[in-house]
Amino acid sequence: MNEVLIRTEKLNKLFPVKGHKGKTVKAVTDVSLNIYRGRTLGVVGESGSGKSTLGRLILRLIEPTSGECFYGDKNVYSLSRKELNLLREKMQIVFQDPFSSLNPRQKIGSILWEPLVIHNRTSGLNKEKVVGELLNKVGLGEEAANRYPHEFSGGQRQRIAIARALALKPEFVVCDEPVSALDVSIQSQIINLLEELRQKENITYMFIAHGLNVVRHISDYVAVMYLGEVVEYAAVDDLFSSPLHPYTKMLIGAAPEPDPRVQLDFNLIQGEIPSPIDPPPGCRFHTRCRYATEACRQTSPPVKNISEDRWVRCHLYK
Ligand SMILES: Nc1ncnc2c1ncn2[C@@H]1O[C@H](COP(=O)(O)OP(=O)(O)OP(=O)(O)O)[C@@H](O)[C@H]1O
Repeated sequence: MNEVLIRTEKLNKLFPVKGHKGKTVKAVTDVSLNIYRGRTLGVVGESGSGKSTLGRLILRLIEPTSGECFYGDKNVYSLSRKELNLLREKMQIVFQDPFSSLNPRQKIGSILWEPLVIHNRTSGLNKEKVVGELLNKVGLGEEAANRYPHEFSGGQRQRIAIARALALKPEFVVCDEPVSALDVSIQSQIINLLEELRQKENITYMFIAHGLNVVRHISDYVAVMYLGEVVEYAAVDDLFSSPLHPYTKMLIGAAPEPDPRVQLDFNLIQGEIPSPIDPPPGCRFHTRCRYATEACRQTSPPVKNISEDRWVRCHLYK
């Protein structure tokens, strides 16, 4: 039985456009979804589709324009500062670039100990022991504690960033393209590590990536984003075996290792992603969809529930 850990309700985020009074970037539009405890939600979409903004909204690193986010029974946006600080211990983020996310002047030991200092959680703990355990968890030796970030490879630095995210024993971790900056040969090692940690520590992930092939092996559910909207949400196997939205089909077709069970339609790929400042009226995808009808050009498709935990925003799906 799936337990809902995080639930968003009609989340919206508009960013003002500098130098253009009244204009906004529609970064996230009406996103309502569930993230289940101990499971991984993969979030995919092209650059600028709003994936990172959605992750940052859930962590309340930025404030929403409207909408709600619940963590268990707590409304994330109505917490006091103190309650938010407590929640922040449970929610962490791992960024794409391990080169810039680690302070080059800090030894690894201090980098890993710092979150506990910031949250006042050091009492009764031995720094060396805690740091050593964190390093072991991510497959690095304890001797790493006395070295600096530049002494490590990209993959090792991402392991260090993951260890830092684990320092406060989080329940939920946003992995924001954690392997995109790494060599392909290293990517699967990091994905395997994250998967192993999820199983051992019962962590819940939101795993952000551009392409479906990256999230496929780690996700239980996938949300496909296009121009700020989640256009399809499904369990990972359902998404690959019977994608419903033309954009999902396009992404599966663009993946280097397409699923042989899926009827590919490469002709679906047409045009550039429009600007999120002036998204197309009606269905935001209609300008690139060769199946678009008059209804698609005029009205925004409502969410159609296919079954529990499966829905699509597309007029074509009856
Ligand atoms: N702080 C900000 N101020 C203004 N616009 C922003 C800000 N943050 C994001 N945006 C815009 O919001 C839109 C969504 O950005 P976001 O980074 O969430 O997309 P993404 O899908 O994560 O993209 P990428 O894969 O390139 O990281 C983009 O058009 C981006 O330029």
